[in-house]
Amino acid sequence: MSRTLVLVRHGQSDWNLKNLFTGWKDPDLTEKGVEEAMDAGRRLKAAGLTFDIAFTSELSRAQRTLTLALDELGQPDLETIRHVALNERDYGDLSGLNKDDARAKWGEEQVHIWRRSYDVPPPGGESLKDTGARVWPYYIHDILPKVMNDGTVLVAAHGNSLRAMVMALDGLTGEEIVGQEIATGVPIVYRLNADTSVAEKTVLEG
Ligand SMILES: O=C(O)[C@H](O)COP(=O)(O)O
Repeated sequence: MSRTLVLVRHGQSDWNLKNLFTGWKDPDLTEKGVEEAMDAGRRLKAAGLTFDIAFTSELSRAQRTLTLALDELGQPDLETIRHVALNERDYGDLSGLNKDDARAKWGEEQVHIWRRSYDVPPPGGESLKDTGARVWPYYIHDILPKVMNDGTVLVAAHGNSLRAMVMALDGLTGEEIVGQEIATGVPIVYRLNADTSVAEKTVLEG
């Protein structure tokens, strides 16, 4: 009986470092991001976890994080499924803009609403609710059955696709999710009950 699901956000990307809205753009990891990804693998190993399957997005920063973590873990050949449903929220017209420049132009509050609210989309992009509308069905139909089949499953994805998953797993409301941040390279381990509810949640912090 495993029923274990581990979520990990990709390590720091070039555009995280440059403070740019990224969304579906595809920058690589920075050196720090590579270290964070390897560190995630070491933390998973230290926790005694070995995986049956991994899921990731179609974006390089999540895929590379997964590869680096699996190398550290000693599971470089683990079966991996890549799917667009796990991509970062589409930041629309904000993609490529500097986050401080955006605050100067539209105001701190408006930018915070675009970045953290549940149902207000950035111009031309996806709200967290829109992101959830593709993440949740994928979780239910593709990821959860692997977990419930006594599996130990790793998901390497993005700040907002993982916020959508955490919202569902933790049963958070649209107001409660506003305060939730997902740290880069810090694995979140869920053990599920037989009814798919969460039995235990552990964050593998330093
Ligand atoms: O797409 C991005 O810019 C980041 O990956 C997440 O950005 P956020 O912290 O603004 O949600």
